[in-house]
Amino acid sequence: MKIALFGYGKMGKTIERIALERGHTIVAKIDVDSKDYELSEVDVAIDFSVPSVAFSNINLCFSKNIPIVSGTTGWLKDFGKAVKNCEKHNGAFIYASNYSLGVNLFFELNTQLAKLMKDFNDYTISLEETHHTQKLDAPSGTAITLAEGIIEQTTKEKWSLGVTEDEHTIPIVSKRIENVPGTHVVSYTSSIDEIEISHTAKNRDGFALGAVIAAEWLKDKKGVFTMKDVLGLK
Ligand SMILES: NC(=O)C1=CN([C@@H]2O[C@H](COP(=O)(O)OP(=O)(O)OC[C@H]3O[C@@H](n4cnc5c(N)ncnc54)[C@H](OP(=O)(O)O)[C@@H]3O)[C@@H](O)[C@H]2O)C=CC1
Ligand SMILES: O=C(O)C1=N[C@H](C(=O)O)C[C@H](O)C1
Repeated sequence: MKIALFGYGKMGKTIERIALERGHTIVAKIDVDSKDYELSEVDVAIDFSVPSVAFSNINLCFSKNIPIVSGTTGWLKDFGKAVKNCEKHNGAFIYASNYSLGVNLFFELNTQLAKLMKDFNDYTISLEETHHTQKLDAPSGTAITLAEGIIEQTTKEKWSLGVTEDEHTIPIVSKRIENVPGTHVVSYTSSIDEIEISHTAKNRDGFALGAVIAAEWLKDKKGVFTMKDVLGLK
């Protein structure tokens, strides 16, 4: 496949390496300074850029009929508009807060645990995410997806960044520590004990491999999809 990369930072470079290993070609690397880039040859685009430009990159792909794999987090206030624009242009679009296989299995585990715990009211639910110090958004997109998974299964109604006294709100604590690729912990705590599940990324290869697999899957499709579709978890 001929791939265009929007964002050529830590993730863009990791995706390039894995895409080349899988026999693909990178035909455009679009970064903050890129001007007049050519997209006519592109089979699929992958966006791991910054929250402020993700939505416009996605719309550009719709207007040029290029399937787009979106990995940037922190832009989701515009997600509904992106879905409508995809439908209007009969485009192909996938967004995931986390493309790694391990985290997508962890999402399923999180849902199952929330279902199991929903009537055990002595337990308090909380989330913690730890990432490298260059991360622009907080909480992480993955932590938001985990919170949404719990909200779907329980009487929790929303999440908040930081601790909260509101029993209907899931607190998400964000920590920033040098060089951490991404760690997520879901805790159920009572006065007697604690149940925890966690996912720890050892490097960025899982995110990048998942994004390339999603691009291979999306290339000849039309519609709006998730990693559940790609991994057959529906
Ligand atoms: N869904 C997932 O599985 C994952 C998602 N992410 C998300 O991906 C995003 C990128 O992460 P990461 O690679 O670590 O971040 P980096 O900061 O390393 O890379 C972002 C890149 O985007 C570039 N950029 C800035 N403005 C533009 C623009 N206008 N057009 C195109 N590119 C631009 C930056 O350039 P410059 O540095 O010159 O400003 C930089 O090279 C984040 O939102 C992160 O949360 C990360 C890992 C996994
Ligand atoms: O910025 C990162 O690095 C990561 N961002 C994603 C998120 O916000 O959840 C995914 C991963 O944890 C790494």
